[in-house]
Amino acid sequence: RIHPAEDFAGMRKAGAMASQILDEVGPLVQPGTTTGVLDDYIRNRVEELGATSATIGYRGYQHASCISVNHVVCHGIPGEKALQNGDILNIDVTVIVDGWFGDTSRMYVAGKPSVKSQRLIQVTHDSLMKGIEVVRPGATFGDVGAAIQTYAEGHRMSVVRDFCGHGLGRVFHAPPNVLHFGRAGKGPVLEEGMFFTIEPMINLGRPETKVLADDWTAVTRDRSLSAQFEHSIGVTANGFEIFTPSDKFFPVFD
Ligand SMILES: CCc1ccsc1-c1ccc(O)c(O)c1
Ligand SMILES: [Mn+2]
Ligand SMILES: [Mn+2]
Ligand SMILES: [Mn+2]
Repeated sequence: RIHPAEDFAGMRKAGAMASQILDEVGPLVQPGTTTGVLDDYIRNRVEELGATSATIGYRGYQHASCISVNHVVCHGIPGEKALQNGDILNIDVTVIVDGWFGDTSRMYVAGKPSVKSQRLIQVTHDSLMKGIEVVRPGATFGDVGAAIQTYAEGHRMSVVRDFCGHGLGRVFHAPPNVLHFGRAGKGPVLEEGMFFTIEPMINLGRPETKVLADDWTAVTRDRSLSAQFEHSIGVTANGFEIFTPSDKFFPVFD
């Protein structure tokens, strides 16, 4: 879909709320806390803020967030498992505000990260930003994918191919599929008024994934660590707007 200028305001509000919730849950991420407790907090905040969770009831999913720990690539189900010191985790939240969808995720660390996990998180964050920086009318989705892939593989990490970003707006998922790898100049052309997510998953080891028996949880086949960051983006006349901004988006390691 190509959106008129006035649609940006609705995306801005939904995106800001999703980001705010991820800002607020940060202090709760501690060794000993369970991912279910984090999800309960997020569910309550969505309600308090007068928004709707996009994930509760979506394709039978029953939680307000996906929480993907260590070698879980994405779609981790919140539960009774307590976080351990050094665990890295992605928390992914999508909210609906006045019909508009805000979809964002970022990495957190319980306690102290290892040097390797710190590097993985930094490279994953920076690969998302490299992809966003090429967004402008006339660029292609292959440019976006190539920017992410070149950066991540240049740091000897791998790009997950089995899951991609997506169009969004007044729906959760719409075309195009936004690939996190590709060839510059290839793929659909970006146009002003397009809204989509970019949500690269980067592995320390091989790119291959598999889904567990719960039919949701995706893990690395080689059990290597995996990280992900996601923003909702709009294409503007001369570039992009990040609808899910935050000054706390990247975990600061003291
Ligand atoms: C629980 C949400 C869900 C269910 C099937 S795919 C999916 C999902 C999770 C995170 C996302 O960013 C997304 O776009 C979709
Ligand atoms: Mn998401
Ligand atoms: Mn998404
Ligand atoms: Mn992970």
